[in-house]
Amino acid sequence: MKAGVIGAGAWGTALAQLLASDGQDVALWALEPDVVGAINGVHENPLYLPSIPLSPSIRATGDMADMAACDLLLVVSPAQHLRSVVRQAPAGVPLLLCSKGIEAGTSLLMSQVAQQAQPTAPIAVLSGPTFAHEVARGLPTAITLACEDVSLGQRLAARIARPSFRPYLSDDVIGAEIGGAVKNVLAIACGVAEGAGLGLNARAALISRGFAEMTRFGLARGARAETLGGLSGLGDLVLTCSSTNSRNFSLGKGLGEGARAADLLSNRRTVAEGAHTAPVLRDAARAAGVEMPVVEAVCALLADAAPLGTVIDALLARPLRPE
Ligand SMILES: NC(=O)C1=CN([C@@H]2O[C@H](COP(=O)(O)OP(=O)(O)OC[C@H]3O[C@@H](n4cnc5c(N)ncnc54)[C@H](O)[C@@H]3O)[C@@H](O)[C@H]2O)C=CC1
Ligand SMILES: O=C(CO)COP(=O)(O)O
Repeated sequence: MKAGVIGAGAWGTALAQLLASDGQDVALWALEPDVVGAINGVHENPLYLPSIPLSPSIRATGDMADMAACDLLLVVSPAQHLRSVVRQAPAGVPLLLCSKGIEAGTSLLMSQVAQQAQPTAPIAVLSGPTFAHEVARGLPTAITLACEDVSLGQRLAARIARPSFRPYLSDDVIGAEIGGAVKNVLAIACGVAEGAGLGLNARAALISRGFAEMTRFGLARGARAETLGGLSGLGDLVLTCSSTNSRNFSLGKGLGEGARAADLLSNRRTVAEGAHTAPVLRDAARAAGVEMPVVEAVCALLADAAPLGTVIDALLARPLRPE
């Protein structure tokens, strides 16, 4: 039996490369026939992970029926497509969910969506500070693997661990998912600060106060504080808020430089999950009575609802309060 990866964007391709790094066969389902052709033909994914030679043990397919030969499936589609791809997956196979986001329309986390789409599949979540191109190059990386079934979590961790890739176990699935979803929105805010030239003090303030928002929201949804302070929360927040390697940070940088969100988002091939998560998160937070002013500010900019200067001034003019 072999592992399979569903979704051949940057992260799915990098995870397939990681799994194949010890020579084992890996099946990789890709949406685009061009991607299937390039991976099988020249062992590259020029569309989503250019300049990385891929292992010949990775076999790409566009036919989901081929994934029935796998005894573990990593699901790596954009969050808003997770329901439709999981529905097509073979039934009953353990699913390791690697997407970061909250589903629009339902406010459900990815594990809850997957449970609805494949009720018999055991489910775990993989989330943390992991730029795809670094993992694909074998650079040292640590990540949270969360699973309510501790013994399944241990087996999955052993299955995906590699000399430079260390999964840390948790049974707090909701906490791991909330960290990964919320940090994408906060990365947009930090990108705005960069693009608008607000300085590094502003970035540090956004990371700290953003983390306070993540924690308030997470605790309200049943997450544990130590998960939010771990790799999948604070760890990923720091990574994504610090580099233009992040698509979310880059999107925010463009907004901070004065571009309109609609222009930045139109015709892009790669996903900036924070743009989809932000309004869903804002509405869920409001419904739960959780204050998230940084998330609200990002939503205002994404919706082009107020000029940048007004949004920044409003954040700074909030009433003084205890930390
Ligand atoms: N790129 C990274 O470094 C990391 C990404 N992630 C997460 O992994 C998930 C996937 O992101 P990437 O691999 O970076 O994607 P990407 O931005 O590199 O590629 C876009 C992906 O969306 C897929 N797609 C487009 N339309 C679709 C549809 N209608 N149905 C199904 N799939 C469709 C494409 O086939 C492609 O796989 C996201 O939730 C992201 O937050 C998590 C950790 C690291
Ligand atoms: O999730 C990521 C790193 O952990 C990738 O971040 P971006 O989606 O912002 O590029």
